[in-house]
Amino acid sequence: MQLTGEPIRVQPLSQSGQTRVPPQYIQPIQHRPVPNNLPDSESTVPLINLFNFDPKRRNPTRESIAAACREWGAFHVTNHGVSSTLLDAVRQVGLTFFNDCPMPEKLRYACVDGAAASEGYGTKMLVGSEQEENDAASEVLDWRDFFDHKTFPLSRRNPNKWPEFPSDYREVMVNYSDEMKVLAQKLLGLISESLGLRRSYIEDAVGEIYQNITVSYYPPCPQPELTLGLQSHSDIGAITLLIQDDVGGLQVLNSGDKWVTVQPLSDAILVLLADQTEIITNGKYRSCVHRAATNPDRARLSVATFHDPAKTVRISPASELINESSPAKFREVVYGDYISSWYSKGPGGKRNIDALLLEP
Ligand SMILES: O=C(O)CCC(=O)C(=O)O
Ligand SMILES: [Fe+2]
Repeated sequence: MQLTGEPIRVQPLSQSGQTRVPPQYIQPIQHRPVPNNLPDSESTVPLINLFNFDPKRRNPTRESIAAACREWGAFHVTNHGVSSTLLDAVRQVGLTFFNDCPMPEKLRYACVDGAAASEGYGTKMLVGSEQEENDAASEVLDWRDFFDHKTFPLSRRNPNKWPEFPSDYREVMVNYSDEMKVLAQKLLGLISESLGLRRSYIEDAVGEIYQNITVSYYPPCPQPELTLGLQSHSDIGAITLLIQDDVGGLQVLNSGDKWVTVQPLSDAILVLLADQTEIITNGKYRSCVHRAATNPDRARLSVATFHDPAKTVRISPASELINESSPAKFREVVYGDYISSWYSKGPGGKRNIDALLLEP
């Protein structure tokens, strides 16, 4: 739902030079970001060097992955096999589209108003009556514009729906999508093995991978202390691979109560476990709750690549991880129902997955 008949995007709002944000963007006090310092070495997501993942050194890598998944639900990977040239190219085409493409051209790709997960150029539009009225945070708008791409299975991929400006946008996005899928499969294999499951376990449970890529653009915000670029949430699918520029603003929730800024690392890729992985691992690994803060000086760009099941797939805890001392924590869910609940209730922290707990 939009606020008026005209398409609203945050970027022109930011460029209008207003010193105060419109009230729809002001977060309730308990959700406002406290000014945060750069992470110290003890409180930042772990970094895992996949170069070490040769057959002889597999165990230490698996152990670091297990610890990162248990403690953070998130970790950076380096030596992941994706060239820094491609990572830079994706950031560059994204930034060029948002910074330099004229608005009428951008609006040729506008998302369908109010449609769930529609592809294209948009901003947060689901407000008010479409979400639960008691969740004040969900009704507040994010200080973010985005471009969403449907990229896998190939039957969903239609680059003609993506920007033609800059001219290499579509080609770069196709290459990036292909490489992210390969990396996601490799990581799901490592994550499965780190729990003693066969390498293909999580991928088999997820089935054919549905991949979406969202380029998020957070314009400078005159009142960063009152706003969020993206409200607190965990991603709903299986695994998200995220890159960001050097501006910084992504924060992950650690130990349930501490927001920690994720240091921007230009060559590393951030791995975020999402809700279906938490269900499959019977809660041994948690999905990562995260949000994006804004800043007054520089626009920020991130590219998130989501890997999800098909809507018809039933997701449940792995029977190998269930026994008397570790009973099933979640009931089975059809992924499409999980998505519907997300869109009707809003992200609301971890509320959607909590609804599946067998003993809340
Ligand atoms: O901009 C970011 O760093 C976070 C993006 C994100 O969490 C998402 O698109 O789900
Ligand atoms: Fe996210």
